[in-house]
Amino acid sequence: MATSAAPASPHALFLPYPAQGHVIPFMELAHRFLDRGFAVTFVNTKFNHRRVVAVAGGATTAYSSAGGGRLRLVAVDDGIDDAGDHENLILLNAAMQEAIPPQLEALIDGEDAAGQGLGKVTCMVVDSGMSWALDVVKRRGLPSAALWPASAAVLSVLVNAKRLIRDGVIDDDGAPVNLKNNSFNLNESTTSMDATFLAWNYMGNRDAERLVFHYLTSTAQAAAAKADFLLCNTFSDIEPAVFAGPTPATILPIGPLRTWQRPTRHAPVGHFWHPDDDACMSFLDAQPRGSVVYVAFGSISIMTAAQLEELALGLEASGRPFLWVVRPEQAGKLPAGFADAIDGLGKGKVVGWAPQEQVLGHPAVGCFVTHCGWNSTLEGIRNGLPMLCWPYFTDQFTNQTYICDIWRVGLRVASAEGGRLVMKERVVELLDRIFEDESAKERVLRLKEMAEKNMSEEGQSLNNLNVLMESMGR
Ligand SMILES: O=c1ccn([C@@H]2O[C@H](COP(=O)(O)OP(=O)(O)O[C@H]3O[C@H](CO)[C@@H](O)[C@H](O)[C@H]3O)[C@@H](O)[C@H]2O)c(=O)[nH]1
Repeated sequence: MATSAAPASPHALFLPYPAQGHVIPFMELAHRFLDRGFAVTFVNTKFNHRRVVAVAGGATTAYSSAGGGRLRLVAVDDGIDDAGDHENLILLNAAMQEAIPPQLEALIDGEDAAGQGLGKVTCMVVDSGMSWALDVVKRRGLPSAALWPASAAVLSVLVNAKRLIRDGVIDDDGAPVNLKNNSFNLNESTTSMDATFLAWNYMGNRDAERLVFHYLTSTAQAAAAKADFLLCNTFSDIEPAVFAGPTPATILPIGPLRTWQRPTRHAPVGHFWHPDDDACMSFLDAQPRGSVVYVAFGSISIMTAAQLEELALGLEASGRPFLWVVRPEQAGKLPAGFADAIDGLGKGKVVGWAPQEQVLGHPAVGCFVTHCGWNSTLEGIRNGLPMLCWPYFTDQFTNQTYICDIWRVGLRVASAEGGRLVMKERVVELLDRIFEDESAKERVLRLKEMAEKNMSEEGQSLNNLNVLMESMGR
């Protein structure tokens, strides 16, 4: 008598760009798939895999969810020697395109996953910035999605860059040549966009800007052409210029993806540094409601010792309690003895890495000083916090425009006259202004409600996520 085998679970392979601001939202999306019963193979470069596994407590297979999904963390070689610079993105982009596709083929075709009870890979979610990997899945006829983890506005600019060149807005290398009132239109029917939406132009170095322009536009355009779904971690209400126009983009908004809060606590999977939970939470528990300034500049921003010193003095002089993330490699630039002295007074806390989403959700936090990475921007909104913006590069300047001029839920730290060195007096003044700005607070709470609605049962983003997962196998 023939026995019918149980249908194998769908198995998604996730490939994020090797940067913290990409791995975190990819891991969150992976958890959505796991909750729905998918098996997930999550691919990091060896350099990042080692860090992620160390923070996750050493496990490479983990996770139990209501849906019974299983997560497997695997590493691929990024094409750079072990001793080389794995954080030089220009080198990395070139090396990865050569080195990674054959390793993906082996992961898809090999028996390793089957041996671990995960079954063959049945679909793939790749970073839009690594869309060259889509050829591997296309050759096998598997469904695929590309995820862009920043704003839909920047993605639509990248996808339509050829039109901007044709219309003489930018030159062949992305440099602006014809902006009207420092703004431009994607086409005749769209709302005008501020120059900061040409995000690649904020690197501080024309050669790097040219390289980033070509990399981002070519990968985004290939993602739009090759993937079955072009996903964006956003929601349509905050980006009406992209989604409400007469020709809405084919971008599928599936956000805001949460980056931390889970029903059960377990070691964070996907973080490159270990969050200092106890220090952060016990400090926040001891502070009055809405009083704390949370300061964090993401995973890449670099500040000079002079900037850190003025910020340190400004935070201290503000008299407000503060929780400040200074990544370990930056900590040596703080004024000598500052962290210990402030800790001793009980007014401030400096940590190497925080459980950011939990921190932002704590009732003691009243304001977020941010570099405006897209994940941080969404996390600030989702937790209803007014923001002080201190961008470092690329789309962080776009997001600052969204925060300060379009949504009007924050203030710029650097003055319009320019100059990166912000003096302590300005830090104090801006903190006073943002804490007193009730209308900014009301506006950000309205955005928070919209974010929640989008991820609720009847929400557009959640609905899009469900359509995506159904099309990919469940
Ligand atoms: O102490 C910390 C600090 C940060 N985070 C998390 O780290 C992520 C940081 O992401 P993001 O705010 O986007 O900043 P970057 O790490 O700088 O992200 C890169 O990727 C983003 C998405 O493409 C871009 O918008 C940024 O410009 C780019 O620098 C967020 O989820 C934070 O919650 C923590 O968990 N703990």
